[in-house]
Amino acid sequence: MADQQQASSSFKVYARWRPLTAIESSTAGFERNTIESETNSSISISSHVNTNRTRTWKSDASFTKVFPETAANSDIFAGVVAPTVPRVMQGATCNLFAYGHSGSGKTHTIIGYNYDDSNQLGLCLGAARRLFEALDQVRTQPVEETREREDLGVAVRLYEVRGKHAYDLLNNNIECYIREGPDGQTHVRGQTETLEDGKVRVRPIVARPCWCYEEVQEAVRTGLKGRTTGSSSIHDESSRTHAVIELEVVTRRLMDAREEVTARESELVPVGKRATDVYIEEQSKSIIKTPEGKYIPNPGHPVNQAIIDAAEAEKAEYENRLRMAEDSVKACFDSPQNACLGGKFIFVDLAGSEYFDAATSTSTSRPKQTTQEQRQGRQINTDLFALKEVIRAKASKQSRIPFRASPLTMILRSHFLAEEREGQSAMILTLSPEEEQFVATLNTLKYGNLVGEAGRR
Ligand SMILES: Nc1ncnc2c1ncn2[C@@H]1O[C@H](COP(=O)(O)OP(=O)(O)OP(=O)(O)O)[C@@H](O)[C@H]1O
Repeated sequence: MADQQQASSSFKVYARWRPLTAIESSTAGFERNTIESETNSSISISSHVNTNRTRTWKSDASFTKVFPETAANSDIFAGVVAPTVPRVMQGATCNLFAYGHSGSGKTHTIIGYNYDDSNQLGLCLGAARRLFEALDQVRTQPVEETREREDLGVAVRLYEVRGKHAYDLLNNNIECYIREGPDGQTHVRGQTETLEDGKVRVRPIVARPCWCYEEVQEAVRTGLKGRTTGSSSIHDESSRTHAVIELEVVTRRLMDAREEVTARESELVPVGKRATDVYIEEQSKSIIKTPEGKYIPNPGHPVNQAIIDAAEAEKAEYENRLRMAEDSVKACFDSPQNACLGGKFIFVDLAGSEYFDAATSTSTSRPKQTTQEQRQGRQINTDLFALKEVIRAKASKQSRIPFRASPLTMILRSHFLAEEREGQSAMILTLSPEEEQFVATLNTLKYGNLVGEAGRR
């Protein structure tokens, strides 16, 4: 029965209490209880600090599991991520969000601060390590005689979403534009570069191929050095952006084929532009304005259709080259031995939700925020609201999902849609038991409660 209920749940919500930090541990934190039912758990919290009466709140049975403050990252990995590895090894997409207020433990959970202690490894690195173990098993399977054994690895994309842009942490933090293309897909691309040979390249977010776990660790470690930090309402070093870490199962052949697509696109841009320019030039030369202000065909310069056709033919040839490169990418997925190809983990370390309730908090240690940081805080809240709405709309099977409501949800669109094919999405609420943060924790729980309820529809 429990399994049936959980299987029908499209979006799982977990909760994780963090321990009180050394500075906070002079108090016991507010009262908190987990009530386990047959299928899910609910949480109740109560506090009497800063109010004349005890304030109590109890959630619905919305949480798939509640992890106590004694749980290590390895426990969270075993309960949340490990069960989804087989899905990713079948080519599915699994999304995992960490949601909570600033300082509640999102970065600790998703990325981790200690890369050397395997119990404290963040979930994304734990997932990478487990993926390589699974890939090792695939490597030992026999292959058809006619096929070569392919190099299997994990491509890492690492970027942060700040305001209306993404910043590629594996490509010198370059600013990338988030746009919806004519194909209805979201494209995240860097600025246009003009290469020496006149080709024009617009790079997508860099996917760094890694052929062993240590290379993933190095990529994440290096990329995160460029992450933006600032002064949040809770602590100084908190992240002010959403960090997205994608791990995709790839082969060398797939990576080469994708590079080829980028190269063919670069060639096509100037050729396509030339064809358009030739057409416009011919059309404009072929029409003249009379003294009466009328436009008539220019008898001295009829449209030179041959020039237009030649430019169009050249464009068609380059379009064909691009199509062939795209077909090579598709062909990589054809091998039955590569069922794992394209399987993805998407980890999102959301920026602090900044639900700071000045009316009920007496915090005096709060660092002062600059105007820019306050503006960032508002944008973060907009993103988080949009994300909640997408999760609700998706879980309740609405026909229109409001992906366009924020840059964050635009970026996540393809991952949410891919997740519908045998994948899984989940959220971990990170919760602080500290009295001062009661209202912030309450708001996180209310949000998770809504999402958890919607996810069970
Ligand atoms: N479960 C935990 N066990 C031990 N320490 C933790 C845990 N969760 C968080 N911490 C510690 O609490 C502090 C704040 O955590 P963290 O930086 O992960 O918060 P955050 O939610 O990512 O904040 P922000 O959104 O502002 O970046 C860190 O020093 C972290 O090591």
